[in-house]
This record gives sequence, structure tokens and C-alpha cells, in this order.
Amino acid sequence: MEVYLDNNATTMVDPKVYEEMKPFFCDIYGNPNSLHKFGAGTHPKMVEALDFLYEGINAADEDDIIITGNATESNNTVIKGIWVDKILNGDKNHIITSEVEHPAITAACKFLETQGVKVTYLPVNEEGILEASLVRDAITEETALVTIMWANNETGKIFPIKEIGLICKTTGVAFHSDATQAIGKFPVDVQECNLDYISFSAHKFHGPKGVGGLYVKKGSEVTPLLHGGEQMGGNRAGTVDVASMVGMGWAMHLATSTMALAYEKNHVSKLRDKLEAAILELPETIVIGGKENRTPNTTLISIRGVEGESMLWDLNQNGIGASTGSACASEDLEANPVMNAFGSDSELAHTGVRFSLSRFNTEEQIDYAIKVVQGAVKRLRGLSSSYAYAPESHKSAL
Ligand SMILES: Cc1ncc(COP(=O)(O)O)c(CN[C@@H](CS)C(=O)O)c1O
Repeated sequence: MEVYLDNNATTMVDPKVYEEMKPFFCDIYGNPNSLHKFGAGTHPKMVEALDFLYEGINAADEDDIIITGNATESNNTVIKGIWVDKILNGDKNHIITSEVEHPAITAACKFLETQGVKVTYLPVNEEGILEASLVRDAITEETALVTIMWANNETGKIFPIKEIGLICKTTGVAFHSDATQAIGKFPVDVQECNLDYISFSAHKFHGPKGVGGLYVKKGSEVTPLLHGGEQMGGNRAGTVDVASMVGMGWAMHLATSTMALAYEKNHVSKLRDKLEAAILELPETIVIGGKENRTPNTTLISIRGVEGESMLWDLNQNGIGASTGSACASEDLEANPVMNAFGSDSELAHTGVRFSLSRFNTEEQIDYAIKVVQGAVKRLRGLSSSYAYAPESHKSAL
């Protein structure tokens, strides 16, 4: 049996999304910017896709949604656009973010630091949550942008974006959230949260890889990252991947419907809870950050005495796909930075395994995964020269 449990890394394209994308390869293939019918033929479904995207995040008609290549590009567009507009050409020189952002935020901020920009990386508490009061205390007259992820890709922890949005609104600081792990998992409402920008990637909610979005509230426009043609009103040059844009719109529509979100909250979270509970029956296992305030599909579990990579190998041999943390760091055998941010000890930071489910997982798959995981833990602990069952040491290490 093959069981895919790494949906925070990427998801399968929903077959309905794939059907909607098909015509734009060999039938309706004109350039959307061409004036002839081959180009104009792409417009109706592109407009429909944009309508779905606006509806999915509750964007106002006057706001903008720029089609990008992925969330990484969207994150870079905001951070570097703010740098150009408010720091290089303005009187600001400070950005606030968190210690547990995705590298697409952290690396962009680190680059700005090499250019003389001050960046504050706010810590998370023992539950892996960033407290909104820390944002308020960090804001100064020089602050150009607050950028805080909506949900963490490794722990699933959901951050207080509505509270932070109110703080940014009252202090007049631009507010961005990396919503990559939020869309399709719980309601995302950019107006309710007073957001100026959000980033997202279609392949996180059963759309195609290589296409993403950047929401820009009216009046918060920033200098583009890419210059060239007049696509996206000059905000993102380059011929639009029509098939992927249509796919992303349909994926958003299917993932954010009331029924879909209810399914995530009820069915998917119950499968996650069943898998998690079975693993926690094993001694010296713990959910990193605890079970509260998480996306419904994610669990990051530390299994003392079992290296994350060894577990992944064992799972893979049995047809199960999971990860030790974010896929983009999976080649890096360093301790998991998110777990380090929690203050967990180094040994523990190497023992995290992330399981992230989707609406396409079944109870039969989870029952199979439970058997494989329990067997792998027993086998790997038996092979470990350093592991000896010590019931109290594990709990105190976090
Ligand atoms: C919060 C967050 N922000 C940005 C990205 C980047 O998405 P791209 O489509 O690759 O640009 C990701 C992708 N996180 C994957 C791959 S590293 C994970 O395994 O956790 C993310 O989770």
C-alpha cells in the first residue's frame, strides 16, 4: 500500500483541477496578451480563476491578486518591494518577523540585513506560538513591515494574525502574512485580519506546482520584483501560465468552500488525531508544541532514540511518504530550526517526524501507517546503541 502523508510539502493535483487545466495546452493555447481570438479565448477562464481567488481569501474588488510562480516569489516580492519603496527610498529601516518562518522569508530578510536593514526575529513561546504583544513591543518609527506566517509548515501552529493585524493597523505599519499553510485548512479572510499582503502557493491546496499568488490591498502596491511586459498590470512581468492559473483558481474554489473546510476540520483532523494517538502510545514520544491551535492535518512528533532520517527511510521502504520537517530543509542534516526555536535539546531536534494529511487520505491508509510506524520505532530503537528507555528524561527535554 502507498500512503502519502507529506501534504505540507506538496499535494496531489485534484483530478477536477486537472480536468479544468487540460484545454489550455492543446486547444486554448494563445497568449492572453494577444489581441486575436487565440489569445482572447483564454480570458473567460482566467477571469473565473481570479473570481475564485478573490472569493477564497475574501479580497475586496478594488484589491489586487498578482499571479506569481510560487509563495517564495510572492514573499520576496513583498519584502524586497518594501525595501525599495520604504527603506531605500523612504525613512524606514526595520522589518519584524518571527524565528520560525519559512526560508523564503528568513533568507530574504537575511539578505536585507547584508544591505544594512535592521530585522527583528521574534521568538515563539513553548507552544510554538508567536504572541501578538511581542509584535507591538517591537514596532518602532523605523518599522517598514511586519511579516508573520499564518500557520507554521512544520508544527501546524496557527499564529494570531487577526490580533497582529489590528496592531499593525493602529500603528500604521504594513502587514504581510505568508498564508501558504493556511489556505484550504481554515478560513482565510484578508479583510477581517487587516492584511496588506498575503502569499500562497497552489500546490499546497491540490493545485499545480509552479504557480502562486500575492494578494495586495488597494493602496499597498510595491515596486515589482520582475520588470518586463505589462502582464498583471506591470506588477509581474512574464507571460502568464494560463493552465496553472486556471488550476490554482479551481483548487482555491474546491479547497475553501464551506464543505471543504468542514471536511478538513472534522474528517482530516480525526485521521491525524488517530495516527498521533497511536504513536503517542509508544514510550518517550511527544507532540512538538502540543496539540492546541494547529492546522487540522499536521503533527510533528519527536520519537526519542529514533533519528528522523532513519524513520523516513523505514517508512519509505513500506510505501509511506512523510518528512522530518520542511522539504526544503530535508537535505540538511542539521537539527530542525523550528524545534530548536522551541528550546528543545539537540538530540530531540533530530528526532522530529512530520505527518501532514489531506482530504485524499483514508482511514484504511492511516491504519496501515500506524502499524508501519509502530513497527519501525520498535525496530530502530532496538538497533540503537544509545537508546535506553528512560521515561522521565524525554518529557523534561522540551
Ligand atoms: C510557510 C511556507 N512558506 C513558503 C513555502 C514555499 O513554497 P513554494 O511553493 O516552494 O515557493 C512553503 C513550502 N514549504 C514546504 C516546502 S519547503 C514544506 O515542506 O514545508 C511553506 O510551507
